[in-house]
Amino acid sequence: MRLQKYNTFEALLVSDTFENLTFSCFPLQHPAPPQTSPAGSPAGRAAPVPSPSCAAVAFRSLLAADLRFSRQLGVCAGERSAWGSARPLLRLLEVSGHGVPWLAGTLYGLGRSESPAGREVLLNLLFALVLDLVLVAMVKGLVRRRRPTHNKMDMFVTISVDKYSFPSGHATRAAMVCRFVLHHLVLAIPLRVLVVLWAIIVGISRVMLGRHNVSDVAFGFIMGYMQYNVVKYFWLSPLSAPALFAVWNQWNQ
Ligand SMILES: CC(C)=CCC/C(C)=C/CC/C(C)=C/CC/C(C)=C/COP(=O)(O)O
Repeated sequence: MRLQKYNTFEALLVSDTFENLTFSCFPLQHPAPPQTSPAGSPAGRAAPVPSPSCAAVAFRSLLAADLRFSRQLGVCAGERSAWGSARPLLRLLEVSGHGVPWLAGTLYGLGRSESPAGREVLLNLLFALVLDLVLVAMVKGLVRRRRPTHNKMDMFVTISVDKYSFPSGHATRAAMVCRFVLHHLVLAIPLRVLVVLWAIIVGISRVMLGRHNVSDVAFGFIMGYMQYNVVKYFWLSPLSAPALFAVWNQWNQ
């Protein structure tokens, strides 16, 4: 077995060929060859061969399609790629969805804000951004899916788990921030559309840059969308967290 060498996703892909999987999935159409007894097993009894379920076959096929499709979409993965000249623009988008500018901007805003309402929103945005970093790091560390092989690891400020790609941290942040901004900022409709477009383009650019597979970004969008529900549930306010706001007010006097 070669499985130890691979991470969770790759192990699922290399553990069998597609033909063998189809074979095991539909035994009536393709009768299985007789199994030989391995050394040490009772004579005459076939060794149990685990056959993957149809769900596992479907999952592996989807993952294989995901890898293939993502590679095709990675048109800005390098300067010499098909759309390599657009790479600097996409890297700018990468910075626009990165954790550091969002954290720095929120902290700066908190320091400058003079209205209690503004401070409350920014404090919750800070909570949301930190929560996002923690949750994404946990899932990345748990799943440990490697970034696509065509990715050039030249990303702006990363932490250790960022060698993994599932889910896309940019996609979670973009989706969560998008919902947050749409709920808490009064914006004209064109600006609201722009915020949604930004989130979508940040997600697509991750695949085009070769940083992610499509499934990393799709899951990232779903996860980021749901993270906003967590932020909403634990919304920090003078009523829900009086001690925090008392300390905050004292510190700012
Ligand atoms: C800016 C301030 C005040 C503090 C910074 C604290 C700090 C170092 C936070 C970590 C931010 C960071 C490195 C986030 C990671 C962003 C990143 C590279 C995500 C990966 O995204 P992905 O889409 O490629 O998964």
